[in-house]
Amino acid sequence: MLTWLLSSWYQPSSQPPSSPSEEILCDTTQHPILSSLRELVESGGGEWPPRATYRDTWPIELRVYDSVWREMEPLFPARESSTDNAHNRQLINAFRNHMQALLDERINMRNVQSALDRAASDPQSCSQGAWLGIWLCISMLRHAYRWGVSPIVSEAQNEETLDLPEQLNVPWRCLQKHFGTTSPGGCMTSLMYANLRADDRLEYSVNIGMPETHQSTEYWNTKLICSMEERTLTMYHLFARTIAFLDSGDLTSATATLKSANEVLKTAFKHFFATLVDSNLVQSVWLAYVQGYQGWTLEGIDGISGGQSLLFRTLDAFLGIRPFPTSEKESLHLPTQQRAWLNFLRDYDIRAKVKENTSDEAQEALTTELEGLVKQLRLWRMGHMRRMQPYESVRRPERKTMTAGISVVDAENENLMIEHLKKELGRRLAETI
Ligand code: HEM
Repeated sequence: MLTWLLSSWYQPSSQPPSSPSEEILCDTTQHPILSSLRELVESGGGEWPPRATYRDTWPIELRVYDSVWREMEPLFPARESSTDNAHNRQLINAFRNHMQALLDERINMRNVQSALDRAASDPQSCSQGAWLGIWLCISMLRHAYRWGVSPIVSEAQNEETLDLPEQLNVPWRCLQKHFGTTSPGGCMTSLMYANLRADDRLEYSVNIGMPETHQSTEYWNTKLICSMEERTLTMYHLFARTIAFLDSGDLTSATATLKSANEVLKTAFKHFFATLVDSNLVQSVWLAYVQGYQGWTLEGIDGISGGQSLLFRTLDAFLGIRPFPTSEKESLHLPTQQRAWLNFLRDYDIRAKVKENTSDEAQEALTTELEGLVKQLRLWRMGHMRRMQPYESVRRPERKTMTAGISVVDAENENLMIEHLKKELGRRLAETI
């Protein structure tokens, strides 16, 4: 399906694979699950987690969006927030007017349209990495326009609809088509995976000019999400190979492969809890200066949730943890190749297959490993529920209580918000069986 991508950048080499992504691309196992995994890696520009490329690699007519963002970037954050709605309305309008004026002045829509048409029809003119970088840039512009000021304020949360500038809508429609997503706002792939550079810095920030704690919390937030993918890509490969072994009747190799997957997951979860600590993600800073702008909350559509991270969707899909999201809901924020990978795992339904198709002894060994993964996922869900509480209970009077992923809650106080979130997360924990 994505052979055009492969031809533009990937040259098979005689050297041994140097990374988990390359190992997947070099794996010649003939099985549709391996093809699906290869397409996932290709959709990330040849790496998973994705490797976006920035301004200088984009079609020349689109680079002006980067210039507009660079000019708006330092104007978005405010060190102190106000609870005065009229004052906040002025701030939001001034920011939006400024961005609109820059877009009007700098962007030639005819040039943009023709660059986008060229990129869509001729992959040589725009690599997948460049598409990802452009997606990041337009997502940042759209989220900044949507909120007008960071930390976000209730004056903007009260808006239910919003007309965005045409200069941001035209590329957005092409990006939606290219990536297969339907949300008008950004998602984990566009705003987080695409924002971590190869040299381990963020390309764009919503904390320019803010104290070091704000900037490092923003960095660690994205870093943790990306490093969880980095650390579990090998596990995705092991899942795919387990399925291929099962289908070829090699149950011993399938069991050994699942055992290794359990080990990979254990190490990754240790990393999660060692990293999600106040010295990296500062509790007093995270909610207002990092999480806020990632929300969307217009026309009933949400922004980023940790629930969009591919790792947890992969675990739920592989282990058959139900209910599965509807395809309509999943298409909002997950690109085509991520959904295809997940749907393959769901349809395969490994736990049912092992139960129905294997003899007693093999079944026991395979089930032990599968249940080991479920147990780890349950423990992670318990730990995540505890860890999120100090972050979500910070008092921010300028805004209504909200998570970026499940919208404005408008609880009367922070304790009620935490109770609400515990119920939401507790439901998924109870389903993890
Ligand atoms: C400061 C750090 C974090 C906080 C405060 C936090 C908080 C939350 C909250 C409140 C929810 C439920 C509402 C929503 O979806 O927006 C949630 C969901 C979720 N978060 Fe986090 N989160 C954090 C970091 C992460 C990270 C780094 C990951 C993954 C690497 C993650 C993965 C998830 C998942 C998978 C869900 C969906 C619920 C589930 O599957 O159990 N979270 N998070």
